[in-house]
Amino acid sequence: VALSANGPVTLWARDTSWDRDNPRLPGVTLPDAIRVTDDLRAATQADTLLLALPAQALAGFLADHAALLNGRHLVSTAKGIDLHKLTGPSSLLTDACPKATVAVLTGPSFAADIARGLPTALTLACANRDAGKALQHDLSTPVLRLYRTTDVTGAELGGALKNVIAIAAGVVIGAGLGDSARAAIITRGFAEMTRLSARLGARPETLTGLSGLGDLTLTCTSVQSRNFRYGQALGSAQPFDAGTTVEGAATARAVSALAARLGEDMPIAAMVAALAERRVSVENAAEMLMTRPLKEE
Ligand SMILES: NC(=O)C1=CN([C@@H]2O[C@H](COP(=O)(O)OP(=O)(O)OC[C@H]3O[C@@H](n4cnc5c(N)ncnc54)[C@H](OP(=O)(O)O)[C@@H]3O)[C@@H](O)[C@H]2O)C=CC1
Ligand SMILES: O=C(CO)COP(=O)(O)O
Repeated sequence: VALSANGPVTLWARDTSWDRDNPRLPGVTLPDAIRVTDDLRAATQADTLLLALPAQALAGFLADHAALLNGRHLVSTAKGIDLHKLTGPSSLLTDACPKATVAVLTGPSFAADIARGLPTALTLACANRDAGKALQHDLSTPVLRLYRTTDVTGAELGGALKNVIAIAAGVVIGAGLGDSARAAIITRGFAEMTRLSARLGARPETLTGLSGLGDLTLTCTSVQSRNFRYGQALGSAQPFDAGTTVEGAATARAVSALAARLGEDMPIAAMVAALAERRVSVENAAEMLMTRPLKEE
């Protein structure tokens, strides 16, 4: 919707029976500049393709369709770590489409806000500096402001990891543990995010930018966030719609596996994985985090 301000856009989906009112974006009728199609071959004629799939669906989609995407500029919006390969979307894309230019679009941005034309700032990460500059130019609009980085690892890890911490923040609020505890979870969660990201080669300034701290702040403080709301439901023992995409649940498991492999301590991520799998109660999780050995900050 935002990019159609710059010119014609083709939107592909496997099911287009909703015509111009996609139930996944309620209240928004797609502008005429958007052509909706279920023909992937036609949609992949464009040079630049944005892949807006959930992280756990991306590998399967690529296994089926990589040939149509190879050689293009591929921009992933997915915020998660693949459970089986334990990598972010950029590696999945590079492995499946070695001739493509791969980029990641991430940062604090609720789809509903962007579609309403509200001002939003994002991070466009591309290892190829010139291609990144061209994409930054093509994908920015007067209300969608893209900052550029070559640190793809840092940008995609920030987006993936903040979802895990947002679930933890939601649990805290849902369980009535208070705003002070939420601030502690956000801060100690950010410490986990920066530790793991640095270990995987990310630059510290990427984590303190829009794609890290920026998105962490948004997602841990807004009930618009599905990850936060899922955490709230866990914390208050309420049901949660299984059809809603909650990237942080699978990513918490992926992060725990990755951290174990690297020998990194990620207690909040491990606790979110345990809570999502119902291996621990909220009361026990809080107690276990609070009674860990005392340490330096
Ligand atoms: N929503 C938001 O505010 C933001 C989301 N993101 C990230 O973008 C990614 C996508 O999120 P979002 O759009 O909200 O997720 P949704 O679950 O709302 O929508 C996902 C879309 O992907 C389609 N899809 C899922 N699996 C497949 C598949 N195997 N093949 C083809 N299409 C598939 C779905 O199709 P169908 O409808 O047919 O099921 C749907 O159109 C996530 O990683 C999310 O974290 C990033 C920034 C903001
Ligand atoms: O990534 C997002 C905002 O930047 C969307 O967050 P949720 O997936 O938690 O709704």
